Amino acid sequence: MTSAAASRIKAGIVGGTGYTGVELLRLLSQHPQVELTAITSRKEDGMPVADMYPNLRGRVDLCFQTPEKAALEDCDVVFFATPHGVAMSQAKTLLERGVRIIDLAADFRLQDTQVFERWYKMPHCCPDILAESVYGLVELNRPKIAGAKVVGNPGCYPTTVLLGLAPLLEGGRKLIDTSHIIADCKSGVSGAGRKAEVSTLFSEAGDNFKAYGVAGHRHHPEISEQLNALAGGPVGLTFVPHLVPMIRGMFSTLYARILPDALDTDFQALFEQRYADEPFVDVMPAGALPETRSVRASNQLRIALHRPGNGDQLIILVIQDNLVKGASGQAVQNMNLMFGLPESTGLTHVAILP
Ligand SMILES: NC(=O)C1=CN([C@@H]2O[C@H](COP(=O)(O)OP(=O)(O)OC[C@H]3O[C@@H](n4cnc5c(N)ncnc54)[C@H](OP(=O)(O)O)[C@@H]3O)[C@@H](O)[C@H]2O)C=CC1
Ligand SMILES: CC(=O)N[C@@H](CCC(=O)OP(=O)(O)O)C(=O)O
Repeated sequence: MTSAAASRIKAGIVGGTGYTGVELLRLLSQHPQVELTAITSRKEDGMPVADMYPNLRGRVDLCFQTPEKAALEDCDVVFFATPHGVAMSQAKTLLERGVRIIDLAADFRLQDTQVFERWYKMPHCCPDILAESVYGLVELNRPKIAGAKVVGNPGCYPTTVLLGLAPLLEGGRKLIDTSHIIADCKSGVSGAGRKAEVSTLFSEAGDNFKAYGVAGHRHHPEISEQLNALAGGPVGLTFVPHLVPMIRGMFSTLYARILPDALDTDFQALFEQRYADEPFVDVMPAGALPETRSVRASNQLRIALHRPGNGDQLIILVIQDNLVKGASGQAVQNMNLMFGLPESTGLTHVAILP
């Protein structure tokens, strides 16, 4: 092994056949500081990765292995691109071997274990590790992530809602009515994962547009926990997710009422200043109309502000690729921070248009 290879970060992926898993493979196989070391699948044990994903031919020469066979404990970092509950069941063993963990599911997102158990219908098996974990929204938690051993990568909807609202709530600002914010969010079908389900069949999700989870969605408590912390008190949120007939992409439209004393605020300047140094948050010119295809396969999240008739309604449009900034790209951004690399390493892909 060359010294360059020896110094590279050894990365493992649990759940390599799913949509976020293969997106991690795409990103990590192009990352100059990463050596892909182990990739798991319980169902495809022994299959070459490139047989399932021909876009990775010549880039990834590993085979899928069961989690039991894969050398996860020899990795520097393991990504869990698995259903909820898998990462927490393996966290202790890996941490004892000095392996850092980035979970793309929800095991390390909610700090309140009672809320976790209510929404995920399972007990939290390692509250001690949870207490030391960090919520992996880089733009809000950069210093803590840099020192973290376990990161809970945010959900896709929460990433758009939190980054769209943070500048309005941080630092005790009293700019909007925090008792009633609306998040009207739409996701492409890949947000539901690769597993077979009737609701994501082509003939169900194609040429169709529907709301779901209106009575309650597990991302609501995740968003609320973070919003309450940002605002230093309870924030009232109405959150309605929708499924739209596209494969990738997320579009969140956020509505907030501006407080009477804040009507003179230059919101465009506030957002531009807040995100001026953020490599992956683009504040578009005032009144711009973002399109999801402008972030397809890239780690960019774009925000555009609107204030119809210059009245008291602030409308914040936020777009991202749910599989990149909403999942695997954000996970790689977290890894870069945890290993002291420049945050954009391996993440500079530009979206494909049209
Ligand atoms: N899709 C998205 O846009 C986003 C997804 N997420 C979250 O990321 C995680 C992965 O999502 P996604 O890639 O869409 O899911 P998929 O259903 O597409 O893939 C799940 C993967 O996990 C493996 N797996 C399933 N059960 C287990 C288990 N018990 N132990 C080990 N491996 C298992 C599967 O392979 P096999 O069964 O062969 O082992 C498969 O590779 C989920 O928690 C999801 O909520 C987060 C943000 C966005
Ligand atoms: C379109 C679609 O079905 N999306 C998923 C959210 C994907 C995601 O980020 O969810 P996790 O919290 O599970 O990681 C859903 O609403 O369940």
